[in-house]
Amino acid sequence: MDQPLNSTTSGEAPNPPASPKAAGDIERVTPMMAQYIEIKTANPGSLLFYRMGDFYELFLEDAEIAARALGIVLTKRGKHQGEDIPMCGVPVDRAEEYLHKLIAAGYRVAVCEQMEPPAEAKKRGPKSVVKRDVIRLVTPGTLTEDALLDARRENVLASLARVKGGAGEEGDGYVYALAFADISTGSFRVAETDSTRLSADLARIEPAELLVADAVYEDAELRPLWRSLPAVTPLPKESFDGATAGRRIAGFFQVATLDSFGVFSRAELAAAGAIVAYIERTQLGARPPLGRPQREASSEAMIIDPATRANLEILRTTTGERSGSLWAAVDRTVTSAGARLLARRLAEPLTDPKRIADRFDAVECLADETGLRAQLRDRLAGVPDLARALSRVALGRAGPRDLAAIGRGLLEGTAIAGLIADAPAPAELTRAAAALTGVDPALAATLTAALADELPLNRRDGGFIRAGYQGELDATRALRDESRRVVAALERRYVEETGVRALKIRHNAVLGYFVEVSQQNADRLREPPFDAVFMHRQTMAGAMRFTSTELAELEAKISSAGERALALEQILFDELVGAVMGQTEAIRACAEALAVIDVTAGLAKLAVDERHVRPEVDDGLDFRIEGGRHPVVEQALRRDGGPFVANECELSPPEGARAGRIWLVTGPNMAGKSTFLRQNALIAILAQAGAFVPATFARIGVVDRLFSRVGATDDLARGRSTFMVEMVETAAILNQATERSLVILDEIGRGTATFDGLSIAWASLEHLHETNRCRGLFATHFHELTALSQRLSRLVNATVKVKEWEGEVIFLHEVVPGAADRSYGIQVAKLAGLPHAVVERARAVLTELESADRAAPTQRILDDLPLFAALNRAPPPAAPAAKADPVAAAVKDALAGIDPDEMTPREALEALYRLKAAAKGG
Ligand SMILES: Nc1ncnc2c1ncn2[C@@H]1O[C@H](COP(=O)(O)OP(=O)(O)OP(=O)(O)O)[C@@H](O)[C@H]1O
Repeated sequence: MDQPLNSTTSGEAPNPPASPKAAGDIERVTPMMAQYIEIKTANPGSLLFYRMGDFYELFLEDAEIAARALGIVLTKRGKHQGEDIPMCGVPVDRAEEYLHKLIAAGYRVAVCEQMEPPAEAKKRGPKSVVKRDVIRLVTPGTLTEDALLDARRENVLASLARVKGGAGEEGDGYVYALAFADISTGSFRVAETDSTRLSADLARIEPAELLVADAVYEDAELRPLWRSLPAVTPLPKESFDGATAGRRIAGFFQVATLDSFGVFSRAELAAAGAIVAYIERTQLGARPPLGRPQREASSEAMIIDPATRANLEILRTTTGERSGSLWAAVDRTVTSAGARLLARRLAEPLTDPKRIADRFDAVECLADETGLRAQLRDRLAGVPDLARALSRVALGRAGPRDLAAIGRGLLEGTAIAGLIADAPAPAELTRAAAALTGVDPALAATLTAALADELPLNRRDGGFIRAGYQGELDATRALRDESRRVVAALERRYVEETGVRALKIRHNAVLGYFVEVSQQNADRLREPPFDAVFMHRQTMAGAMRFTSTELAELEAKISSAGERALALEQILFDELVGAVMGQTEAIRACAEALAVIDVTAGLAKLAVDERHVRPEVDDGLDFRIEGGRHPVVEQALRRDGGPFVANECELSPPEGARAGRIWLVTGPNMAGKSTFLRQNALIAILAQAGAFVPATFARIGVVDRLFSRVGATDDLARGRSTFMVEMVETAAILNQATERSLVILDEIGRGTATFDGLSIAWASLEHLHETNRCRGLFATHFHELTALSQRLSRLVNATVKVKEWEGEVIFLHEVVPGAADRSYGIQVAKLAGLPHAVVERARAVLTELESADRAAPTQRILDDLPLFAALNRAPPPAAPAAKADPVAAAVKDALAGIDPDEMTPREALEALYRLKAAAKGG
């Protein structure tokens, strides 16, 4: 009974192994099993990690699921209702590793701890069970442990609220809002959205877990969306109750009202309220250091739909790896927080030229200031992951190393602020430097003074407080470690005081510590004043044993010193945690500032190393790139020793026009069309993310939406063929692109019969030019389309140059004005290793085909079909001009009788011969 979270519905607990039995049954089971079942029942839908000594045990169906998912041995333990109880267990010290596997496999886990020492339970009677309780629900969106997280990726918990209202033309009559938080770092944001851009927003946020109300979860329209997410958790509608959300959020942040948080819409409140409620539920009272929810305007970020993100391989390649993505190619950060912030910036490029310019100023400063950059990066490299350490401290999951990390981070932060203060830095950097000094320096000093150099992983191990930090702890430890020395000192004192030189302090298991003297000397100890000090315990042959109050106290101290030292350390740990918690906000700000500086310094280094330039980004509609390169392909080629050929791209509105150009790029296979298309989209993303770009010059009027339809994929999960996916994506572009958008279309219409494809490409191009009026790049092998530039004023033909030499094709990768005459497909096929016979046969067929009048379709584009008529006026005129030409009519008739999908290759070839004959008028 596997239950990825996706299939969970709140109505039916999906994973109720050991579901509650009737009360009568519970009476017959062992007390421990009864406790297990009670706790299990209270936590439906989760696997229960039931703590027993050094193991977390799983029972019954949980055990079967976990054993399968984790590849661990399934055993048996006792009987339940006459049947063996399946059991498996994971050692506590390796629990994180197993949790990680289970969460990754789509399960959630309730962690149940022993709430008292077993000795305590025994006091209640021999049969009583240790008190246990669930202390945490582990779900994909609420992880905080380093072992469970990818250091360089955010781990986002998102919630989607939907409320009636919003009569948006394109929408579905609902207003949507997304709230999203990373518990492991404390970021918390909310934004309104609508049904048309919901999937783009989710793709941008990339939640590890999305919370939705039951009714929304069940909505058939939205179901396909859930399938694209790793985990969706439906919740009862009360979790999204707008009326109580405000109070809930205020309660979480311990404020009386939300007035100081800014104004939120009803949907935004509901979404944020659901996040808060879920955190409270899964963390069972512990409160992560979430920042106050920041409201985002919907126009703040460039909109990039999921298909475009995937096509452009922004954060990961189409196969899901980071390596090979834009992010990996431009990431020169030295901290994981920096890498996460860079990913966030690339995922949501800005649209406000002022904010973009602020980022450029900062990058430019550090690109110029080589020395400062090197010093900053040096310091940053030693900065630990402050935000994640802070989160664990707040949730009571921290170890001494987390506290030390905070201390070290704050110290480095101060040093970094000092470096920036000494330089003339632009606003973005001075703002960050100011945040770095917002934490009381005493905190870092205390942490450094309190924590030892070598630290254990867990606070329970003790030994993490530095010697000399606290007198009482030092003394206690001295007792523990130096008991011998302390005893020897007392022995020396007793010798001196009594004058009995043979007096010894000894130890045995029965008496503990005792004073021993010979029979001869015993009397001395039994006389005043010593009889008041020494008490007789035992007489031996030739020796007498005494004890003293002092020795008894010392004994007690020594035997409990170890425990006391540990207890004192726990108190000190809690004090340090308290001191950290007192400055949560300031520490979070410091962590963010460090990430900003890391990203800025990293981008500056990238700019210098890779010769990237500062683009001009403004409110205009220009898109002019000179010497543009593809950041990923360029780096890959360099590794292989090849040069990358830089190319220009000019989509700015022509003189006097109020909309940008579209370039129609034709050229042979393998010439570099896709690379060229993508590189310009990536340059737009980099520029608006605030990075310099791989070009010699770039001027970009902010792009509001970026669309890219590159390459073919099918979506079998949604029952869509490759061609269907292509058409769905093309439809989205034609419906949504604006004058500010940048549209990249690669080989639209190739997945169907040639003429169908050509017609679709042709009509799409017209629509983009006339209706969307966007800037665009349109690559095609339909060379006929190049004729359209004579009719469409802002359509420009460009081609990728190749040289032909002794029948071979040499790729120059140079994009130049003009149109390609052919695709060199056969040469490329030959390069790819198609059998010689096939290549030769293809050549022969091609020669035949090309002897037909290739101008015919082009001519039709120019002469026969009235351009745009179909756009503005339907139905089309009754008698198209083409009817006048009997040859064209014959061809058309012959074509009408052809169904390419139903033909064998041979029939297709014969049909082509017939067509050719018809075209010749025969
Ligand atoms: N500007 C360039 N400089 C150097 N090499 C390039 C350049 N552009 C592309 N290449 C190389 O050419 C290969 C093919 O490029 P690309 O996939 O863009 O061609 P294409 O024209 O889109 O091909 P097809 O029409 O077959 O899809 C790339 O993998 C890359 O190695």
